[in-house]
Amino acid sequence: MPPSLPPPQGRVLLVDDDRSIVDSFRLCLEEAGHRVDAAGSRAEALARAAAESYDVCLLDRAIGSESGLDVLPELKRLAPDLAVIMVTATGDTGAALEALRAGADDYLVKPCLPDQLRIAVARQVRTRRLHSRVAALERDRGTGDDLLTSRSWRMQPLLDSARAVAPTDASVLLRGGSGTGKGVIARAIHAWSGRHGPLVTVHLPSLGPERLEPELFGVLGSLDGSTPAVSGQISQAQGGTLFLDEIAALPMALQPQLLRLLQDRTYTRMGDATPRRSEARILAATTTDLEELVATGRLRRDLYYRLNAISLSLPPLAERAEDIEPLATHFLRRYAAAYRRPARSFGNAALRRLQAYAWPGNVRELQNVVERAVILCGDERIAPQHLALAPEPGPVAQPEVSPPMTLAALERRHIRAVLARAPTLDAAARELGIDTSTLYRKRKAYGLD
Ligand SMILES: Nc1ncnc2c1ncn2[C@@H]1O[C@H](COP(=O)(O)OP(=O)(O)OP(=O)(O)O)[C@@H](O)[C@H]1O
Repeated sequence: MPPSLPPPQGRVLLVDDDRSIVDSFRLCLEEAGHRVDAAGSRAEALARAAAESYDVCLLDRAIGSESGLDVLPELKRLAPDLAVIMVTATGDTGAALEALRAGADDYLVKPCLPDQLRIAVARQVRTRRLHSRVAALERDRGTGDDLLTSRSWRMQPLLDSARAVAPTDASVLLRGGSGTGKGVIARAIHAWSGRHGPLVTVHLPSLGPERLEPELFGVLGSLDGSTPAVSGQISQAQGGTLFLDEIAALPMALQPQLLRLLQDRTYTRMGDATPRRSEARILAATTTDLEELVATGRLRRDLYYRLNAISLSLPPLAERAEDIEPLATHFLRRYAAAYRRPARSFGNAALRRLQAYAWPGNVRELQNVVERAVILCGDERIAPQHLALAPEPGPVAQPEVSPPMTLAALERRHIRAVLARAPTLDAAARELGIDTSTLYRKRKAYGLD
């Protein structure tokens, strides 16, 4: 391995009842920078795997009178993402193959050279890190070029606070209307935190109350395989950030569990009694007035205080008008490059229209308006006619819609039609040019679910 690429450091569990093997493996792996725990029995191994999150387990073929092959499925049930390397004795290739068939990720034959051990462990740690990275990149696809500077006196202190809090473990509540950029700030805090794990975003309303507990906290699989193990998003966010979007949708029944996670950093999976430790940083976002939820008994006061300890409130776009032009220019460059369109700037009249508009949909609406303008504009300069904004006050032409109906009724009708033909909620959101979470909310508000 080239010296410029140090092997990734991981958390390793050694399962062996032979003290001398444990000591020599531990020494070798700790020298390579890994954090190592050891278990001398099946029960101890399972207890550790249930309570801590390891990257790799080196599992001996025989632990006292127990077979490593029997312990393997139990370990995988407790920790579905754990990489298991079966350690066998010379000449026991049958067991090694059996272990691979049973779900082991690799095997190692004793006695082995220190380098063999280090390489085998580093390979598994690296694979786990790559999986996390790929998952994080997939989640963040296309959003890596956010504009994280501001000319607005409302936004600058907010960005400064986000930078200051990012490297700590403190949980942060992001408040603000839809489309103001709470998700963008969550991504920024994660990126500035330097955490090696992924950013895992959970949009609570789209999971629904029944799916929330298993998806969030995970499930302990049953031994007969009838209930599959689910690692859960909290565990997926290990070493990274868990972003709970629309926290107001957390049912009362799950609120004590979230409080425990925030206070003690522990949680339990469904069907499991053993508390597990989480090293994920928690971010939450809300468009709802949480004080109102507390007052009406839908949010526990203690959880509210805990969530609100550090909160950042994103202003509506109309209240940070200095940012309209830089954001619009940012989106113009992005979409002109993506669609290979000629637009390079906004004409003065178009800029005036952007500045004067109220932006009820905030930055998301600005982004959509600029994307459309870039596509429609066949020229270098975007003009007012390329901007699909609500008309300015003045004499209004009779709408073509008949019978007369409100804008909301028209929107409801259009959303219903798109939902009826689109195969999935995501596809419908794409067609409507809005986020799935926004569509979810609108669908609910219009009683279309
Ligand atoms: N500073 C920014 N730079 C680039 N894009 C931005 C910025 N702020 C917001 N956006 C874009 O605007 C859209 C809305 O932002 P985001 O999803 O973060 O808002 P939100 O407040 O989380 O909305 P919601 O509450 O509806 O989920 C996204 O497509 C995002 O990429």
